[in-house]
Amino acid sequence: MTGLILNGAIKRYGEVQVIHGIDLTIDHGEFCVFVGPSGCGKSTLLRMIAGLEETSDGTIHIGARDVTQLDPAERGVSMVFQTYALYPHMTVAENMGFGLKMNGVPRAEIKQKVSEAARILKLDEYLSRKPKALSGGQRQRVAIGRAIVRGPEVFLFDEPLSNLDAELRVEMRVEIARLHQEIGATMIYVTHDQVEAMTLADKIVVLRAGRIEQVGAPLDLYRDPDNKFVAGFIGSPSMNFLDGQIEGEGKVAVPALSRSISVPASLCSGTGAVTVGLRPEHLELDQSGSDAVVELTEALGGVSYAHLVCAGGEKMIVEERGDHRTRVGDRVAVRFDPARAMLFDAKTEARLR
Ligand SMILES: Nc1ncnc2c1ncn2[C@@H]1O[C@H](COP(=O)(O)OP(=O)(O)OP(=O)(O)O)[C@@H](O)[C@H]1O
Repeated sequence: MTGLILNGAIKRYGEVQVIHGIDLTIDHGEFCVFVGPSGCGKSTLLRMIAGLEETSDGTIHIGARDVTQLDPAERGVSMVFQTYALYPHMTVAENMGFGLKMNGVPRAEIKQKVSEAARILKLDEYLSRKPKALSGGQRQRVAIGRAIVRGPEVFLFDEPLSNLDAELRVEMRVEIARLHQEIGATMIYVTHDQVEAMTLADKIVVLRAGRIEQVGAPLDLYRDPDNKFVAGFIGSPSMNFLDGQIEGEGKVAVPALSRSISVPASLCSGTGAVTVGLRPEHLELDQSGSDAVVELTEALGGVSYAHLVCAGGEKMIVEERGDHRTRVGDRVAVRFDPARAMLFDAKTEARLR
């Protein structure tokens, strides 16, 4: 069994601490995705697991082994980078087998491993080509093949698709999902891309400023975020947030929409400030109202996004069907089922449950 356990993992660069004691368990065979805003420490954490960055404190176990002090080559991991870093003068087969050759693996065994990886990645017919004669997606496949031939217990991916164009990204995302199904190894994947995170992950780890905000299955994080940060980070376009005032048990005034909403009595009582979270896909527009003015529309075909400005200047995004009739300048009412609203403590940002 080759899951991972991080225990109090800390990273310091001199005086500056960037990873603040991460406790995390990743199960054997799990596809785990690290997400979070730029600079939150996703790559650093991945590189600590790879052994490319020293862990300043805490431990990292891969399977039963404490690998915290081990060199990258001794950890049983293979990393795939954003830049494929292929050798231009070598063929696909030579690129894929190079690491094994350096380790003195017999030629016949290299050949067998390379052809098995080429089969999995559908690279069979390209084995004698040089990288310059390959598309971006094919090059990234070679880079993944180079990781596969080493037979690692854990695959680490650092934004592997971010250099590819939109169409290839989709293709490669499906390939990576298929690869995970076929070889069943533990995979840890860093990305900025919501769709990659939501579709590939068994488990998403949301990071913020070197700390874990929440860990969970993609849809659990979407449906049941612990706090405003996770609610705003998971889901695209982001959740709308409006100021609210508790007006006694189960009642919240939402000044931006000039109305009060009823929520389960257990969520709030007394008085106090809250943040009301509304997902764009849970809102509807009604042309006969004056909650807000449409300042921009984005038509994507199947769906459209209407960007609104409320009377007090608050901004909102509403998802509509592609065949909507909303136009810039329309005065609209925003309708929603209050049961869909999420409430967050205005100060601590914790979800009120
Ligand atoms: N060698 C270093 N010395 C000092 N600080 C560093 C060093 N490397 C990274 N950092 C800092 O550590 C933090 C985490 O960086 P990291 O690259 O892991 O973030 P990230 O979440 O992967 O960001 P991005 O999504 O932009 O790639 C950042 O604040 C960064 O400035």
